Amino acid sequence: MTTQPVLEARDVDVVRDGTPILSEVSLTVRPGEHWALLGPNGAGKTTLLGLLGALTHPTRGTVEVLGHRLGRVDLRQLRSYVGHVNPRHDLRSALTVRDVVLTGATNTLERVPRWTPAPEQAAQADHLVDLLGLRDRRAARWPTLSQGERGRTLIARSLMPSPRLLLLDEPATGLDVAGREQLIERLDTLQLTYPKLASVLVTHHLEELPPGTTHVMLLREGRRLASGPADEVLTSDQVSKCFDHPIHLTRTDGRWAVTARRGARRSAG
Ligand SMILES: Nc1ncnc2c1ncn2[C@@H]1O[C@H](COP(=O)(O)OP(=O)(O)OP(=O)(O)O)[C@@H](O)[C@H]1O
Repeated sequence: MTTQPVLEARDVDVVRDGTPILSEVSLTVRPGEHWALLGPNGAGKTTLLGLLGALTHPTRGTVEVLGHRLGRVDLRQLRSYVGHVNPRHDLRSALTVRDVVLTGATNTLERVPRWTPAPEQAAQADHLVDLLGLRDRRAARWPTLSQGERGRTLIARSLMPSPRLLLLDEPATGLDVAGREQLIERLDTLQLTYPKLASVLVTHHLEELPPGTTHVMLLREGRRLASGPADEVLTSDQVSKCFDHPIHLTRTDGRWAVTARRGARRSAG
């Protein structure tokens, strides 16, 4: 018996202003799988994530999110079941870390006036603050947070409604090495704490992939170059093709690292 997919995109095309942005992309994500969408700038990663998060419709093809076909359901309602972490979170007020996490329960940017969390929601917010390593910063205010603390706060926020799917758009952007490593450690803890949670993470950097990444899709110019189990897809040859640059890829202690194959392009040419 196979488990019901959390996400299923079939032969998806996205065309914007007459320009093809995604072409014939298919992807199936099952519970407990942790996917990475990798590809160079402009490959279509964020566009694909927008479809998976029920933010936009495909031009052609079908997308099913949590068993609901886009185009047949209320996107707004569907979105509330998906944890979508967008680093460009446009919060204006100086909420505390705990309050930002609580806005995940109402799915709003700001705290809803006169709304008080139920005791189990408050307990869940505290649990998530701890899980993301923010216990000492729970009363710190948004404008004073480091980029890394903001990112982890937003992940905690996205988990408030206990989603079955977590979407992460370049969560390590702008982080220093320590911030990136803390993030990766917490993502791994999350995967162990919620074994059925599925996730899709967008990045350009293989160094940012958590060791728990199970599957990878390589995208290039809006097309799927390869997809499947991480160790099968992430080969030096395929990654070189994806980024159009000769790359040597290694994996140590579960983490991936790339070095440019110096001179390879010259000798190939
Ligand atoms: N509304 C639009 N109209 C026209 N072109 C668009 C539109 N939205 C995105 N694009 C183009 O589609 C391509 C894919 O964009 P997308 O943001 O999905 O790529 P990406 O892989 O996430 O890139 P990056 O790594 O730079 O964030 C880009 O060339 C972008 O300029």
